[in-house]
Amino acid sequence: MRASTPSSSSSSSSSSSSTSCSTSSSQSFPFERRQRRNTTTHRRGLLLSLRRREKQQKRRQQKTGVLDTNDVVYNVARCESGDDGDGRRGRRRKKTRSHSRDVRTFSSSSSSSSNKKVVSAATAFENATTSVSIDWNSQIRKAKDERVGVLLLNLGGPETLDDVEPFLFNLFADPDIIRLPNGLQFLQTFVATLVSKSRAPKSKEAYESIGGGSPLRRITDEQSEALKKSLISKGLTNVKTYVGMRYWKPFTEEAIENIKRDRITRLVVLPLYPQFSISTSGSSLRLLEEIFREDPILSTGVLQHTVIPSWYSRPGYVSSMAKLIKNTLESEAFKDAPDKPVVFFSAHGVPTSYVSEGGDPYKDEMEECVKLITNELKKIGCEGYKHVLAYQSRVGPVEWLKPYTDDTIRALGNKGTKALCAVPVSFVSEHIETLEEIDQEYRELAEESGIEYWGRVPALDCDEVFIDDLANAVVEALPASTAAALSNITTTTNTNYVKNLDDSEIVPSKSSVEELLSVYDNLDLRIPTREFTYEADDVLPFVAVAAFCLFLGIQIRLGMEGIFVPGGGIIPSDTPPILFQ
Ligand SMILES: C=CC1=C(C)c2cc3[nH]c(cc4nc(cc5[nH]c(cc1n2)c(C)c5CCC(=O)O)C(CCC(=O)O)=C4C)c(C)c3C=C
Ligand SMILES: [Fe+2]
Repeated sequence: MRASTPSSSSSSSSSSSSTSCSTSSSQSFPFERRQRRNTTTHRRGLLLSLRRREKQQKRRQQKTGVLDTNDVVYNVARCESGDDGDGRRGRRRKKTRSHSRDVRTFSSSSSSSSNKKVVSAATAFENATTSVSIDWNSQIRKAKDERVGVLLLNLGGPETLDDVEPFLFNLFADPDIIRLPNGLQFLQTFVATLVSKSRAPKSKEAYESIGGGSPLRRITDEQSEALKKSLISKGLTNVKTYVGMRYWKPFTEEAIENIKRDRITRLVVLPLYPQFSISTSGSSLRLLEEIFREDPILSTGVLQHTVIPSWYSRPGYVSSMAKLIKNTLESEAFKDAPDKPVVFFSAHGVPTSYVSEGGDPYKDEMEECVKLITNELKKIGCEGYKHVLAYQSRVGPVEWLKPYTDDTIRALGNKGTKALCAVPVSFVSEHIETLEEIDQEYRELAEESGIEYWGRVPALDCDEVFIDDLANAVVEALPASTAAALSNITTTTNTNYVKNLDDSEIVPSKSSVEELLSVYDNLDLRIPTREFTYEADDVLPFVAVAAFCLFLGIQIRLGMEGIFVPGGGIIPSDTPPILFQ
């Protein structure tokens, strides 16, 4: 069941009715089904390469059927981080772009079929048709003979102020973050350079105000260590955990090299975002798929792996969040407040088009997540609180999910709200958007809006119950069982998810993540011409300058007439091309 959208930025809805809880959702990610592709050397006709792809795929499937994973020699000499020295990731960036194009060739590009796919992608997480039981203890027994790895995926953050600009470059160079219209994708690097340069001063100031860098790496490392300890305590003694960041160090490529070095045979991939979004888990999984496809060893399918695409409804997450909220509501901060504080869930926003056109389940998952937490709050005795969900951190010239956090704070203040308890809900570590945006910017805005009592719920970080339940999710998702479970899938039952023994649901649609991303790829998303946020001027001038420079560059290369050159003037048409004297 889906939660309803908060109707306006000024509304603060009361807690909603209870909803069914789908426990951890994990999925076998079909990396093996694609051929490793060298994007720079293979420039064959589409049909030819597709046929080749199919043949190679068949050959590989036959081969993988007899491969003993323990005999595989891992190639650890090559480091494929794609780091250009200062942390910018040029090589991988190029591949990501061509991969996006490549995926698109597999799907229809007509808008009607694309729309149908949007619908199916939006419901993809609900449409798996299977019902299989998994024995939790046998998971541990089976995994005893394996080398188990858990790969924690996260966004990454600059550790020093010098890291800020290259970090932003990596972020904006990702087509899952800034999607240029079809035909203009070749400008991605250029746009990323310009946008990162223009945003860097503002971002640096923010990072400076929280101590000169992001705490994300430290906290993620601590979570990784805590998860390992918890898994070991559950009997999974042969386990290692790895951290792979999307836009900063340690990059995902490094994590994969370490996984190969350690000869891991069973891997659980766990994005550290509770709710799935194309822009976060989706982007990291897309990169991972690309690494697997291009790696000579991993592309053979030798490393069994499972992905847990989202886990916002895990009991440990929900109860830990509710417990932290309760602690804050009952803390000193609100001791003298005249009314009960409004519980203000502030989620990271995404552009509206991700959801309405790209089929991103993020908004649905977020609303459902808030329902689960508010229901849990009632269960632990926090009755009678109003709550609201709003979206923060918008960037660039497009419309983002509404209501916006800043508008909502103002509206609550105008309506006479005196106490507000901010709950960061899309991320499980302290980071710039909790420590700077919420603690500083929104707190100040709340004060200006007449809100006198303010509290902020801490991020989960290494909360014991939370980490312990993440460990349960990992055990449930261990690839050995998933392989068995998926082989039992039937298309006739009406049960939505693979069932765990306690009847909780654990495995969503076999190809839902892949399907979702390909639907998103298939969309011809355009820079909107209608509504712009106040930050429109951040990006548009750069797109215009980029287009102009490109046009100029092409003219210069082609020696066309009528070009501007340094020193001024227009080269007359009969002058041979001059390349910057
Ligand atoms: C421009 C588009 C962006 C989208 C879409 C987006 C989605 C998104 N991000 C997070 C979590 C994090 N974002 C972080 C930093 C960050 N994100 C963007 C832009 C988008 N995010 C920018 C420009 C930055 C840099 C910081 C800044 O200049 O504002 C981080 C890292 C924080 C840190 O401490 O370093 C996280 C974490 C989520 C959950 C999300 C969508 C659901
Ligand atoms: Fe972000």
